[in-house]
Amino acid sequence: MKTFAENLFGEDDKLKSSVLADGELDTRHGPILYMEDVSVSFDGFKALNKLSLYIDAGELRCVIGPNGAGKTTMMDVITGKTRPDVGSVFFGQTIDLLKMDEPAIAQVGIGRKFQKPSVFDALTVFENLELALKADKRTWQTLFFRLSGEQRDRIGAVLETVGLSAFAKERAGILSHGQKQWLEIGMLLMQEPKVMLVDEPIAGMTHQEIERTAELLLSLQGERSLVVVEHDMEFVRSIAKKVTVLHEGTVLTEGTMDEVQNDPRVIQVYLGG
Ligand SMILES: Nc1ncnc2c1ncn2[C@@H]1O[C@H](COP(=O)(O)OP(=O)(O)OP(=O)(O)O)[C@@H](O)[C@H]1O
Repeated sequence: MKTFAENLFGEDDKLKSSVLADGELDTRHGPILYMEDVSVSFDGFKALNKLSLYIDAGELRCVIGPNGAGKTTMMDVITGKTRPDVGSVFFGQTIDLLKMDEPAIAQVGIGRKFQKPSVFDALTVFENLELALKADKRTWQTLFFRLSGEQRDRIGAVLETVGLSAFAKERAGILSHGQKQWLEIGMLLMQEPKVMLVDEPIAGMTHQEIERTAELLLSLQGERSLVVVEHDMEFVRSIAKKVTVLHEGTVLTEGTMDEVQNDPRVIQVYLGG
């Protein structure tokens, strides 16, 4: 039988060796995700300009920056949606993400939560999570496959994590906007990503939902890494240890929220002063 790495990477020895024997990612000597000197041009315009970013295992990183700074393009490059002109993007020390397509990158452990929730309204909350199970790709073909006890437990644990246990049997269509966002985060968690990219998680949420989302994201760090792109500075302050400020496709500065907010370059970029 083929190993996990062989299924993912075929016969490529270099890629195979990047996943340790027990399926763990090799992050022993550095960050879990990094991009170096990445540039992306659209019709000559540099959306990313020698961008370098290093994300540690277990950290929750917030990425901010004015409109057009390159935040979305950065996530598109990590997830394989956009190919850079130059630069490198690695998962762990040895998995070269630029050699993989979007589905392979998702499968290797990088999950992305888009701004707009895309849950299945007609299915129950439980069924949405069931669909997201990565254990068996055929799950997508039939909703009525038999779940193992272990899989049920996993769904139960995710329901608890995202605070939707009481809604398990309800159709997702009746959920509030915030609850749908949490369900989608839950669907991502079913795939057990090692890195989660989260795009503007609180857009359109009530104050209470925002607080709950901060708690949820904070609870997810450690076991996995999160990269959160968000415009709401108050929210960023409530969750961030380290903030990266992007501007014109490159890192303007990094530090604590206090450090970056007091950086004259950041003030100038945001206020245009
Ligand atoms: N497919 C594309 N074709 C042409 N230009 C693009 C494309 N995608 C992005 N751009 C441009 O690249 C720049 C960076 O865009 P990007 O969406 O990454 O910024 P952002 O920081 O996510 O902005 P926002 O906060 O508004 O979402 C922008 O000037 C944008 O217009």
